[in-house]
Amino acid sequence: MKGRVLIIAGSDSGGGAGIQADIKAVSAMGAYAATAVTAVTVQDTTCVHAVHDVPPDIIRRQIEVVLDDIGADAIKIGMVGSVAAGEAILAGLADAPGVPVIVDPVLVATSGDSLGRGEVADFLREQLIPLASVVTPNLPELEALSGLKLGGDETIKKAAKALLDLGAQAVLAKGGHGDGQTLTDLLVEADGKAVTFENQRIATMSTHGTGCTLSSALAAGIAQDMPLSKATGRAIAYVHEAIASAPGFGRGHGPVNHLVRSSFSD
Ligand SMILES: Nc1ncnc2c1ncn2[C@@H]1O[C@H](COP(=O)(O)OP(=O)(O)OP(=O)(O)O)[C@@H](O)[C@H]1O
Ligand SMILES: Cc1ncc(CO)c(N)n1
Repeated sequence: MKGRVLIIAGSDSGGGAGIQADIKAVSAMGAYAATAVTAVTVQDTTCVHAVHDVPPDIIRRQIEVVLDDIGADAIKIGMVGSVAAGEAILAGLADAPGVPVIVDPVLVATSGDSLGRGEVADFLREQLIPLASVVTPNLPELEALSGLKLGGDETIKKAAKALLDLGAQAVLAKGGHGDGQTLTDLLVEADGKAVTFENQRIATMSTHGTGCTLSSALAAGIAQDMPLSKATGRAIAYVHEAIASAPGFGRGHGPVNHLVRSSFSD
């Protein structure tokens, strides 16, 4: 096992997204997963039924004790949930100077339900994205965070650049919500480097938690000292295979197969 990832995110009772997806993805990459739970969602493949926020001091203390005892080679942030939770996370990050932070700016679940109110988007933009080594928005999140209307490759690049201008070192704009048969994920770095990753769209309902899975697999690669584009390529290939072999559970957007193949962890 190589690489320690501290995951700061919400729990998904359905097991396909959130902390549960994060732990499975990090483990599938051969890294170690520790967690700080920000919220407990009552969720299945159809919708988010309820959200229970974890008290901010408990979020802060989970981060503190994990960093103090186990340590972390990368920190992945998923569902923040509230500004108070965001402030607890920010305080916790002060204990981990120099540790790469991967921010998945979770605002809406695959089912369309909100996982962060408007002020959470402002908090992400103003406080967490500036600290990020990589931000991994989907297209609606990129639009909300950049304030730019997206309408094609050039506007996606421009919006990604707007997040770099906030201070993020890299942006991975995920293309799952795009049109067409080919899905394009775009990685842009602050030094101007840009790489695109293209995949055929799989005709499936099993895309619950694909974003969480991708950002956690990416965080694992970064924790394992992989170069950013290599870690991104492995994470995207992993998610693609995990979607392709999804078990088809649930009545809505079903989970992917996180344990699709053991060689990802080699
Ligand atoms: N139907 C699909 N076929 C193949 N790849 C897909 C499909 N849907 C999403 N992906 C891939 O999954 C990854 C996650 O992208 P997506 O834009 O769906 O994230 P997301 O909206 O944050 O996910 P979620 O909110 O469901 O967790 C990307 O690499 C994307 O290209
Ligand atoms: C707890 C949680 N975090 C993130 C997502 C985004 O997929 C979700 N559905 N649930």
